Amino acid sequence: MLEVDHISYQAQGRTLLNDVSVQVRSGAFTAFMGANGAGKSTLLKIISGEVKAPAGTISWNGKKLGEWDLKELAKVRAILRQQYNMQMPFSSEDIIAMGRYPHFRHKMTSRCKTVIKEVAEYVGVEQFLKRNYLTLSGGEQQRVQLARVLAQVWDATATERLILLDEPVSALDIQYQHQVLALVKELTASGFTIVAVLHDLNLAMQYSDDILMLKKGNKVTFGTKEEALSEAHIYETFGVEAALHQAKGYPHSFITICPVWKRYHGMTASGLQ
Ligand SMILES: Nc1ncnc2c1ncn2[C@@H]1O[C@H](COP(=O)(O)OP(=O)(O)OP(=O)(O)O)[C@@H](O)[C@H]1O
Repeated sequence: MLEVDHISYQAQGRTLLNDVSVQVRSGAFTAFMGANGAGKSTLLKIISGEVKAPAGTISWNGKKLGEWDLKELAKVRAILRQQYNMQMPFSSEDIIAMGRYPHFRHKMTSRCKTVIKEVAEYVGVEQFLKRNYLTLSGGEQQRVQLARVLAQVWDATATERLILLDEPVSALDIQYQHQVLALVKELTASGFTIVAVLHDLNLAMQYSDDILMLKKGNKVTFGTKEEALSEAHIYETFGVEAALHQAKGYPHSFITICPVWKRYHGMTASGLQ
């Protein structure tokens, strides 16, 4: 289990996170949601250890972050950041190989080479392995980075693996948004614990298990996606009126946002149902 225990964080006199606690279930896909600037990336950076919170603790599988040997932690926990500013003309294979750095000393092992191939095939980027990473489209680069993340934790036992994804589908077209999230969801079936920052309410409803909603650094709610994505929580978190719709044959509901112009014409969100 990933435990976020009473995390608070300030920067430049502003409170970015205020006493946030959640217990992320192992083997679940948990989405962090909230408006721009709500504190989602900051919380993810604190969970990854990139940023140190002055108050509160983060524990993974019963051990506080500070107690982990960093090399061991790197073999079980990997992070996909929001942006990568690459300048060097590395091949995609080189980028994925970076995920294997915690696993070898001087020379890549044959196991590393096998893993690179496996994850590239798994994410569907094997055709880019020899390509200069800088020549890939934004979406292709994002998928190569996802393969790098998987390469890092590929050898860990199922229940040890924690993957943190900051907006993993932000640069992807609609087909790849679904492909990548379906793949991420599939990973949970083999024991991976996934925490991902997502913006799209319907993608979160379709693929995540649990959702943390943040507003201005405060927890609005944390629970199953059905509990979290209520019309009241969506209004409280984003300030927009939403309506939930059930579609025949689908296991989850769909969310539509009531556009402002409809309200001018006397139509409310529930009026759309
Ligand atoms: N080092 C810092 N100093 C001052 N303010 C910061 C710092 N880091 C982040 N912030 C501010 O903290 C707030 C939360 O940032 P964060 O990146 O966590 O938001 P977010 O919820 O991930 O937003 P987005 O959806 O736009 O990516 C933002 O207003 C940001 O400008």
